[in-house]
Amino acid sequence: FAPAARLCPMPTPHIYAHTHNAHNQNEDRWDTESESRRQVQNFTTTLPLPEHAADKTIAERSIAAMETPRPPALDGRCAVNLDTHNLRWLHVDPPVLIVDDFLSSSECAQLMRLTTTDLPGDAGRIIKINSQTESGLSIKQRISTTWYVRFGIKIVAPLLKKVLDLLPSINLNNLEELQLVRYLGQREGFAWHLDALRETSATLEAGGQRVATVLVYLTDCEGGGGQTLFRDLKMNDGRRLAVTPKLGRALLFFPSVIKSQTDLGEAGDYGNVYFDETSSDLRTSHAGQPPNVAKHIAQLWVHLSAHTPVVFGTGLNKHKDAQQNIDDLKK
Ligand SMILES: O=C(O)CCC(=O)C(=O)O
Ligand SMILES: [Fe+2]
Repeated sequence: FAPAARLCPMPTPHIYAHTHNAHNQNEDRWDTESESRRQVQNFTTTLPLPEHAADKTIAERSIAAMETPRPPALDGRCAVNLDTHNLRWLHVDPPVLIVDDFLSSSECAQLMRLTTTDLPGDAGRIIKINSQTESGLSIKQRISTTWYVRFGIKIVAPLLKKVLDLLPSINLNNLEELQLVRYLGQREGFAWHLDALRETSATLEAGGQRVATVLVYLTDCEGGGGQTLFRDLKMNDGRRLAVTPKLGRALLFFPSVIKSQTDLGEAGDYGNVYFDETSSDLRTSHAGQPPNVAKHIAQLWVHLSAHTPVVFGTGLNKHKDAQQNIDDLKK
């Protein structure tokens, strides 16, 4: 990618903010079982109806795009290695792909271990936060626990390597800090949202806009629930696109579109070139359905250009710390 030279105004999607230590206070309010049932009901009934439910052309265009070697729907996105083993299209325009067995069960188990107390020697500091953005009586945004993991931890190297193999046009520097997310029970989930950043957050330091989202389910989500739902996208059978958690399965989609524009202007004029104009792909609104028991995911956002990791403090979590571990895997 060229550097994000100009970041343009775009529709303002939701981003979530992490509210520290808010979780326990709210736990108290949810003590009774009926209260927690009500939370779940609210969560489901406040989901807006699909906006494009009647748009048959989406399905038709998806099928047409699927038949070409390089689906036009991938234009303006970061490149995807379409030869990746087990890669499957769930939706073409906008592209939603899954890769089963992206991570092995031992790789998933090792990542899960980072969310328990006995950390490996090279783990250093892992930041655990209660990522709760809740308002009023219903889950309006996200209720979960998030662990931020440093790039230099050996355990994350297989995941990083596989993401780089899947997305050949990016490099390590494009990645935002790795997050491990746990939703515990039916009171935790993530309501409809867009992953793209607000214009004010898509700064040069941040690496500009988020151009790809990679989620890996770390367990089978025993007990059911916990699907990743796409509000406005349909499966072939007409039902809403829902991705079921499966151990090792990766989900890939693109929360924004990149448009480079050249405006030649009038004769005698210099004209204008706009680089890397991004906008949220509003069709990718999605949600994390509450699991019946527990759901664990690893989550990586890919930026348009080099992202400066800030969660651990400036300079305390460097992309290049992962490089040696990744190179070791190739030996
Ligand atoms: O939990 C899920 O299935 C979705 C998570 C998600 O959308 C996110 O972290 O941005
Ligand atoms: Fe998301």
